[in-house]
Amino acid sequence: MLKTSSSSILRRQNFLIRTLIGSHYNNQIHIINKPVQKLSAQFGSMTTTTTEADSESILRRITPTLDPHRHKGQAGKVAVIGGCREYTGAPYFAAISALKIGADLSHVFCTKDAAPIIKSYSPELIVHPILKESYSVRDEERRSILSKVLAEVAKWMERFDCIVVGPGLGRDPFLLDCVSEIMKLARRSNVPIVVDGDGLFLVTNNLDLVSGYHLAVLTPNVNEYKRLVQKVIGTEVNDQDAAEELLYLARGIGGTTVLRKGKSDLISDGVTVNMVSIFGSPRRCGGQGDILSGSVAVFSSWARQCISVAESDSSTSRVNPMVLGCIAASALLRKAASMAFQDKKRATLTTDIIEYLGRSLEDISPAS
Ligand SMILES: NC(=O)C1=CN([C@@H]2O[C@H](COP(=O)(O)OP(=O)(O)OC[C@H]3O[C@@H](n4cnc5c(N)ncnc54)[C@H](OP(=O)(O)O)[C@@H]3O)[C@@H](O)[C@H]2O)[C@@H](O)CC1
Ligand SMILES: Nc1ncnc2c1ncn2[C@@H]1O[C@H](COP(=O)(O)OP(=O)(O)OP(=O)(O)O)[C@@H](O)[C@H]1O
Ligand SMILES: [Mg+2]
Repeated sequence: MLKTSSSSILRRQNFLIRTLIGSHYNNQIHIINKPVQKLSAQFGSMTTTTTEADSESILRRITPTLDPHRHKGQAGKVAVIGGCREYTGAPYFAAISALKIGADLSHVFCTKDAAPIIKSYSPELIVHPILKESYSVRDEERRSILSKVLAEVAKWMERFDCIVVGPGLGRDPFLLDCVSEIMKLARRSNVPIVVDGDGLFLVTNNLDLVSGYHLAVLTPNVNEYKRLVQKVIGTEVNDQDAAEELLYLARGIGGTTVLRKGKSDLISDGVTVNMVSIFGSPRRCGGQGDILSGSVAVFSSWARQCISVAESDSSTSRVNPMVLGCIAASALLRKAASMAFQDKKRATLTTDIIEYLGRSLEDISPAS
């Protein structure tokens, strides 16, 4: 809950957001006005509008001021569900990025093997070694282990502002069964879910996990997007009509927000399509998507906080905080990647980009 003492600041931020979103929506530019043959034949025709988001303004307005009256936790508590024998970097990148942007607490729920490694990367992260892969579970133990995993996560779930499912999760069937139950629990608890990496593999094969859930965001890369389009729309990806295709995809999943990563990031919740194409980095080192998923978790939580202060005001009801969170996260990552590249050139790595998250945010929304 937000403290009364900080609500005047939040009301002011909310006013600014309403002003911004008003102009943001009024300035939509029609870039697509002819429906794709195949999609329109299947789903009916529609005119798609897309906007280059005023991402820095959105970012500035949803980032909370550093108010001395706020207590630990109010700037965000997030959890990453991911980390297995193969991948320990991805959950670390997502969880540490959330902290570097400004969240107060960042948890990681991972397998027993991955936990000591992730802890050794950073003492800031709260690491729960509770997940298990099939190789370490006997058939007769499955049911009891699944209940134990769920009970452990349930102790924490309602405290989280957002969970990120998938960075470095792997694709072990038993582990994915446990994660499906964790996602159902999050949904029952109204906790937002950002789905990335192997979480998208899980969701693409079980769309009901997110379908119609307005607090979910999917962040597919090229491959993950291709699989989603094939599953939901039943076509191959058509880059000529990218905005319209994304709109159909988001509608096909019942209004879940989708952030399609690429040269430009495209974001849709089935109502609008926004684009973030500010210059980033030409380096395509692995892990940048993981930074993005942790960032979306923080910024969408902040956007929800701002909007909830004046939720009785009907003019805010059409503003989707998950979309705002995606726009802000995409802009910040791109700016940080650009700064890191200026410094490190070909040697730029994901850890370098993470080091620039703070300076990148400071340039847009100074701490004081
Ligand atoms: N340090 C860590 O721990 C990291 C761990 N990570 C974790 O790894 C897990 C799997 O995620 P992912 O991204 O590797 O899986 P996916 O998207 O299936 O790609 C697989 C293959 O597809 C190809 N390919 C890629 N891009 C392409 C393109 N544009 N166009 C065409 N092809 C393209 C390329 O294949 P190649 O070029 O080798 O043939 C690529 O190798 C997931 O849990 C994630 O979180 C990562 O976050 C990174 C940092
Ligand atoms: N061709 C590109 N040019 C500029 N930026 C890009 C390009 N492709 C991706 N990006 C940016 O890099 C970020 C990560 O996208 P990417 O497609 O690398 O995700 P990913 O494959 O999931 O990454 P990860 O290695 O973490 O799994 C996105 O925010 C996107 O804006
Ligand atoms: Mg990825």
